[in-house]
Amino acid sequence: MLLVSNETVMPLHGAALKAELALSGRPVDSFVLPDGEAHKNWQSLQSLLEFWAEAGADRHSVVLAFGGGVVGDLAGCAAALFMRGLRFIQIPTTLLAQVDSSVGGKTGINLPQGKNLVGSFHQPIAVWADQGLLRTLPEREFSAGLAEVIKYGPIADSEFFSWLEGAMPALRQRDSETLALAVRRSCEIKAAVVGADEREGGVRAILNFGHTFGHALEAGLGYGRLLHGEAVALGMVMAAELSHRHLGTDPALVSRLQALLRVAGLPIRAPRMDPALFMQLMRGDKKSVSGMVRYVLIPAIGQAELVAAPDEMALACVAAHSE
Ligand SMILES: NC(=O)c1ccc[n+]([C@@H]2O[C@H](COP(=O)([O-])OP(=O)(O)OC[C@H]3O[C@@H](n4cnc5c(N)ncnc54)[C@H](O)[C@@H]3O)[C@@H](O)[C@H]2O)c1
Ligand SMILES: O=C(O)C(=O)C[C@@H](O)[C@H](O)[C@H](O)COP(=O)(O)O
Ligand SMILES: [Zn+2]
Repeated sequence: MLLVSNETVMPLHGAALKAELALSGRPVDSFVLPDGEAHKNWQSLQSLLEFWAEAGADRHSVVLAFGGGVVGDLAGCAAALFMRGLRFIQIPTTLLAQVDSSVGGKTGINLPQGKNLVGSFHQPIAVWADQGLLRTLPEREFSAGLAEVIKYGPIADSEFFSWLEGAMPALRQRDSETLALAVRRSCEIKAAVVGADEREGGVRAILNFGHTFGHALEAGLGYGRLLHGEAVALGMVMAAELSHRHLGTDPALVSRLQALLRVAGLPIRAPRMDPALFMQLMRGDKKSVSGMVRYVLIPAIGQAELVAAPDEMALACVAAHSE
């Protein structure tokens, strides 16, 4: 078995996992990555692949991705590439990974030019999400995970959105029943969307709500300055604003979203970024067609569509929600 984790998760939870794995009697080769989004890159991918080659991994090896979305995306990408594809299991240890990144088979690394520009669709054979692992997750990271939970309301389930408005204080307290409900509903929605369109030929793009703006913020400000969930929170506010200005969506979407994000401990005003750089990064988004940027917009809470919008209008929405 090929265990992949990072320098933060391993000391906290590695011994417990290794004790479980020892019961199988199979040898475990562990690779420990440095922590952080800045390491979701070529160098880490290369080191991991070469480590497996040195360790004598073969096509029967199974990869275990034990960590947050960075470990999951990178280990999944390496699993897709090594010997043209190894089986892999996701063991997500952050809220974000349990509600989003461990499900659906998107794997990849970042380039300086943009987020997740290299990667592959490679489904895990299993996802093992133990909410007990979240006990050690820092507050800021927990809130970042809540951004992706909140995302599922506007795109697919207005009742879930209303439920979250009431449940957010208990969720932030990590009340186990409330947390289990939020993780379950998030995974149900994601699995249904991915089940309908695994390779993002159409409807899967709705899972990208807030990401056209959010990914531009992550890359433009430098990977790691904003957490992915924080960038998505800011991106959702901008996309909600664009929904209002471009589609005439009820402005209550913007105010309700902002209020919920604030209670979830998330930012709602972005650091300022050069508009030309912002537009250039958004043009490089994977949903763009011939340089035309397409955004996931919300005509009404619970519905989403992929829509092109004028650059000036998109940048005005950025400016309206930046410092
Ligand atoms: N593949 C997908 O569908 C998908 C979906 C959403 C996000 N993503 C990607 O996921 C990444 C973000 O994932 P993330 O938010 O999990 O970030 P992350 O992987 O960087 O983890 C966040 C932090 O929490 C630490 N950590 C992890 N588990 C812990 C635990 N149990 N206790 C204490 N600390 C712990 C990590 O070491 C890290 O410092 C981004 O790269 C994003 O692009 C991918
Ligand atoms: O699973 C998906 O599809 C998503 O879009 C989920 C997103 O939360 C996630 O951040 C994903 O990695 C973004 O995908 P990308 O194709 O825009 O890189
Ligand atoms: Zn995301």
